[in-house]
Amino acid sequence: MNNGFCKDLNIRNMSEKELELRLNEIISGIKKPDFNSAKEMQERLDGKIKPTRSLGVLEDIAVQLAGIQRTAYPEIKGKAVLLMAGDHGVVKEGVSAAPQEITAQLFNSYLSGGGGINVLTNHAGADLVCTDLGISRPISPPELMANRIKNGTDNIAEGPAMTREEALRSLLTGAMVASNAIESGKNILATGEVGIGNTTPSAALITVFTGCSVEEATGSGTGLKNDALKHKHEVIKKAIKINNPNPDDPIDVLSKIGGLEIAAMAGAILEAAKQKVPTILDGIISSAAALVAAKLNPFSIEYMISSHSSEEKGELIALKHIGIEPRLFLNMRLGEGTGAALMFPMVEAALKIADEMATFETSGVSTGDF
Ligand SMILES: O=C(O)c1ccc[n+]([C@@H]2O[C@H](COP(=O)([O-])O)[C@@H](O)[C@H]2O)c1
Ligand SMILES: Cc1cc2nc[nH]c2cc1C
Repeated sequence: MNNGFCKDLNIRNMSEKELELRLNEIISGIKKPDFNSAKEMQERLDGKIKPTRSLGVLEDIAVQLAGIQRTAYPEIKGKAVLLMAGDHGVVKEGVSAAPQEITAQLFNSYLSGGGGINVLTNHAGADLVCTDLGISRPISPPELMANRIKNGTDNIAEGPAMTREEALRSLLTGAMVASNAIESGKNILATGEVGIGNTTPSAALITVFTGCSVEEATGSGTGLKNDALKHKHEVIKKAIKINNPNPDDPIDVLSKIGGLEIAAMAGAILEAAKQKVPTILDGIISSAAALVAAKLNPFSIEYMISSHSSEEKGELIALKHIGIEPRLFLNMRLGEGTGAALMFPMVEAALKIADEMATFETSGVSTGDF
C-alpha cells in the first residue's frame, strides 16, 4: 500500500489559465498507438500452435499492448491501482443507501490493508495508491489531505458540483498521481475509487455524454430500492436541468455534474495515455471518468482496457459509447478498482502466450487451414 501524496508539481498554486494550459499539453501529447507493432504481435500470435484467433480476447490484449508500447515484445514491469476518493454533496438528497461518513472510514481501511481492493491488488502483485481528492471530513495524519481539492463536491441538485478551476485541479492531481506511479516503474495502471453517492454524478455524466435516458444510466449503487431508486432518477434529472451542462465542453460537464475523484481518474487515464501506459477501467464510476477522457481526446480510448461488467448498468452504456466491451462477468458492484485488479493477471497471461507458447515452426505441429 502506498498513498497518493507525492511530488508537488505546483498544481495548488496554478491559476485557472495555467491549469487549462497544462491539461491541454497532456491532451495534445496523446498519440495513436503504433499500428506496425500491433500487426507484428498479431503475426507472432498467428504463428502459435492454435487455430487462428482462438485465444480471442487474450490476443486482442496482447495486440493492444504491442501498439501501446510500440514494440511487438511488450512487457509488464509494474502494476498499480490508483484509488481516488471524494465525497458528494448530493447525498443530502437521499441518493445513496450508505451514509457519507463511510467514505472516510473506508479510506482508512484501505490505508490499513483491510479493503477488498487490498486483497485483490495483493493477489495480483500490484501496488495500491490511495489519494484523497475530496473526502468531506478530516483524515489522519493530515498529510494525507495534501491533495484534497475541497471537502466534497457541492450538491448538484442545487448548483454546480465544483468550479471549473477545481475540476481542472482534480484532473491534474490525478495526472500527477499517474505520472508518479509511472516514474516509480509501473507501466500498467488501473482506476479505482471510493465515494458515497458517486454513482449519482456518474449516471448524470453518462446521460449527458451518451444521450441515453437517466433511467438507463442509473442503478441502485450501494443498494437503493424501489421508490428510493425512482427518487434518484428525479434528483439526476433535476441536476442536469438546473446545471444545463454543455456536452461539447467536457470540463463544463465534469465541473457541473461530476465529482472530484471522477475528474482525478480522468486525469490519470489521460496522463498514462500520454506516457504510452494503458489503464484498466473498473466499474461505472471509472467508466464515467473514461468518457470524460475520451471526450477530451478520443485517442485515449486506445489506451483503455476494460475489465468487468458492473451490476450498475450505466457502465455498459458508457463503455459501448466509447466502443469497448467488458471482459469479465462476475456480478460485481463494489468499486474501489476491484474488477480492474482482477484483470491484471489476464493481461499478464496474454503476454505470456506471446512469449512462451510454441510456434508451428519450432514445435513440429503441422499448419493447416484453421
Ligand atoms: O464500481 C461500480 O460499478 C460501483 C457500483 C455501485 C457502487 N459502487 C461503490 O459504492 C459507492 C457508490 O454507491 P452510491 O450508492 O453511494 O452511489 C462508491 O464508493 C463506489 O465505489 C461502485
Ligand atoms: C457502503 C460501502 C460502499 C463502498 N464503496 C466502495 N467500497 C465500499 C464498501 C462499503 C461497505
